[in-house]
Amino acid sequence: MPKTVSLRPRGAAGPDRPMASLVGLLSEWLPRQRWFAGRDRPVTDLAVLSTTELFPGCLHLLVETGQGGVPAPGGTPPAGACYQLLLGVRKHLAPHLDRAFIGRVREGPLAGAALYDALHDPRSAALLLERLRRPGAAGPLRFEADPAVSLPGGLAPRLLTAEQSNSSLVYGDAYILKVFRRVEPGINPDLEVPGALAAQGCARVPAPVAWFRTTEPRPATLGVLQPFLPDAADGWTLALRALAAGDDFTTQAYELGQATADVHLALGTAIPSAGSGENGHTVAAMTARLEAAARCVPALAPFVPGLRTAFGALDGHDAEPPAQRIHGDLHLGQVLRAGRDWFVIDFEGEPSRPLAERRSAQSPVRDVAGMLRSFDYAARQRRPWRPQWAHRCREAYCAGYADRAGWDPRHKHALLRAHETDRAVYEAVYEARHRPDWLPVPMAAIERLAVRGG
Ligand SMILES: Nc1ncnc2c1ncn2[C@@H]1O[C@H](COP(=O)(O)OP(=O)(O)O)[C@@H](O)[C@H]1O
Ligand SMILES: O=P(O)(O)O[C@H]1O[C@H](CO)[C@@H](O[C@H]2O[C@H](CO)[C@@H](O)[C@H](O)[C@H]2O)[C@H](O)[C@H]1O
Repeated sequence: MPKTVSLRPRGAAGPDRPMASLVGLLSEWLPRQRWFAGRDRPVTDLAVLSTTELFPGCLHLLVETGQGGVPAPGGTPPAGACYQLLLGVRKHLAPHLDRAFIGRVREGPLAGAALYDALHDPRSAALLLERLRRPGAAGPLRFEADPAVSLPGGLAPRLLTAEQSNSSLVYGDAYILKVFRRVEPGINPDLEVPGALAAQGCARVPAPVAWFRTTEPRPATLGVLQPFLPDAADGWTLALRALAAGDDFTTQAYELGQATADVHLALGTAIPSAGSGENGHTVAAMTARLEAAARCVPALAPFVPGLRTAFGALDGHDAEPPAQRIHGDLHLGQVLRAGRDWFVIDFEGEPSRPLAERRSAQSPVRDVAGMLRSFDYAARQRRPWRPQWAHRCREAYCAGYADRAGWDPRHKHALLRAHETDRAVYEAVYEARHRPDWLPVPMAAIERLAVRGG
């Protein structure tokens, strides 16, 4: 029976040594995980917020990490970030779980046991799906499902090995479960937005069929199960394949523009945001983001005056389309093509921004700019870089967008340039922090936008 468990021996008084042992292991392990946002600094504090025995041998933990010290360039993990962990506990670890090993617990009721990341364990992954198939509670956890969907049992799980901000399990090539790693209070937009779009009849997103959440310490979404598109390829893979083969990508780009506009139009009615327009797209907000980024990424500093001009040019120029809910982190890796259809996934927004900001109404131009930047990224993956390829994709994408949205992003030159600049600044911070080798990609765009104006 699932229950909330204590890792402290019964009747123990004084310092919580078993917990200290667990905390020590996790503090060392967390910064080595791809999905951990603060990998540039050691974990200096770790508090266990909740512990639930999900099934025998599998603990569900919410932990809060603190990181003292000075961040590396671009490293700005928020203080007190909360992470979700599923920990397997076994006396002996089978060789296939070696890469999931966290450490051996030294004291307390679990003394001597091997601790490991249970998402790597097919048995735990299968039991997690079983929990979702039978909605109910486990301590503070709530498992819920769309009553209209009947989930089959016995689907073989596999953990995706792609570079991800979260962890995803694919079940029998039929469903994919995203287990959120960093947890913030409130509904996660990756449940909220696809759910609202599906309810609206928008077929561009895989609709959530089951999910789980916690009620403590504060209500938050923990994971979402959606149909898996088995024959789909992501836009980034397809674009690189086209570039390598010397193939044109304009048909795909045009249809991607149409898909983006379809999602924007559906979102505008699915989640009305009248009166909640945020000002993240104002000159002041973009300039503040630029200045904060330049403090983290010294390479940006020489371009700050030129980029400020790009933002300043916004004032009194193009009329901004109404703010609404958007994707927030749209790029070629967030779109899947199955047959001739584009699907949009991962509505969490830019991972480093606070949830409230990611859920606020923003300019749809931001998404358009994100995808245009992505064509530039793809074109720079090969030498010599292919600016004409990116330019043709850009034209086709905007034409496709205009076909559905009724307005053409190319006609809003100053606006588009400001949003592309804002996005490239975000990318510079992202690359400095996660993939320093890639920093020259956004920096090339920043130089072009700052010096030559677009
Ligand atoms: N519904 C789906 N069908 C097929 N593949 C998917 C689906 N959802 C996600 N994926 C695959 O999983 C990868 C990671 O998903 P994503 O939502 O972007 O996770 P993260 O937020 O952790 O980066 C995607 O790049 C894609 O390859
Ligand atoms: O997919 P995520 O939500 O994890 O998004 C983050 O990582 C992306 C990289 O994986 C990053 O995207 C940047 O690199 C892409 C190529 O790898 C490129 O297509 C994008 O245009 C570029 O922004 C994204 O910014 C970040 O939020």
